[in-house]
Amino acid sequence: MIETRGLTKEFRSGKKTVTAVKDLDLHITAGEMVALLGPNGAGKSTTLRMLTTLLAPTSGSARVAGFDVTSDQHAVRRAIGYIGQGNSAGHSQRVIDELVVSGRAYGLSRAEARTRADELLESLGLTDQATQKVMTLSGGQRRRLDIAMGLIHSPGLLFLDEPSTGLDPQNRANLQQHVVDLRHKHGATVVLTTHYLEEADSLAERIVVIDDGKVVADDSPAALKSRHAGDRIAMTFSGRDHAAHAAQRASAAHPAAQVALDGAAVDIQVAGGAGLVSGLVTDLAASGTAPSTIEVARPTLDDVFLALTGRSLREGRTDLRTDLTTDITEEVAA
Ligand SMILES: Nc1ncnc2c1ncn2[C@@H]1O[C@H](COP(=O)(O)OP(=O)(O)OP(=O)(O)O)[C@@H](O)[C@H]1O
Repeated sequence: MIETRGLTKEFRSGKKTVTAVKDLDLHITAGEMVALLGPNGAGKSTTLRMLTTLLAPTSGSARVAGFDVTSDQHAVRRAIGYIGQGNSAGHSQRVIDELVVSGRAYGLSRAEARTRADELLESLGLTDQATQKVMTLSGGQRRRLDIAMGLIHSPGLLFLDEPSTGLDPQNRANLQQHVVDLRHKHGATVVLTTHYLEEADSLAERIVVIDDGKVVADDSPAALKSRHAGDRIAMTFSGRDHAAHAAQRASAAHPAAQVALDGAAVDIQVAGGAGLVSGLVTDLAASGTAPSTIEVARPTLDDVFLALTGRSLREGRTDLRTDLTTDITEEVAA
């Protein structure tokens, strides 16, 4: 469905050259749900813009839905749906008209466009807004209209660029559910870019981690986590001395673990951490340094990114919630 070879994009301004995407080799088959994940400036949007023919590659090639993105742009555009930021720009149009006009632009007859628009409005929960003007829609409704517009011609391949940005958590969850449902109903291949680790984790079956224009990992969320990051055991103690003692004992007992000491807190990252907790607590209690609190969390995609690059995906971002999935939280008497 998507095949890129050595896909590269450089931006030049004066003497300076920024390589936004470097030698990207990507193979995505029909029906896959793939998330491109990476920090700001990693090259996600540039990749998507090349695949949707909005930007010409500097070198390399890409075929999308069987067509070359450089020599057959028109065919690519007809074959794909693209949901960028704020597609639904005809603010004074009614919702239904916006959709029908968009369908007509893709070559549907008026009747076909109307039928398809009604279907999409229903499946996206927008039937009640059909005759409202676009400008009166809420942010979440407008985003769903963006999705409907991207799907009006039933594309076999859908690109979503940061679909959740700007949505509140409830609308984000609704939108994600719609994307999953639509994909199952229409059997579309979906490629999305996101900053949201939880979105990539819950929606995508395959994550392509991009950093500095290059692919640094490509696998299912579960495989990435089990290969690149262990469980995390976070403990707090009544004082720094106890914490330092506990860090020392944990390192000695589990040489493969990564143990970090921060004041009265100790953070241990180790494969199979959940199974090690009771032994660890027994050992610490016996030596008079029982922890005050313990949390055990499964690894996150951020842990994967950290293990791969030494940096956090969250660096420089303030709008991301922690997405640690706490499996066990125990209060232990000090
Ligand atoms: N039109 C442009 N002119 C010059 N440099 C650009 C242009 N577009 C992108 N870049 C640069 O290319 C690099 C990749 O940008 P890109 O927007 O693809 O990253 P991204 O991963 O989508 O980031 P974000 O998550 O912030 O959207 C960045 O260094 C960016 O500054």
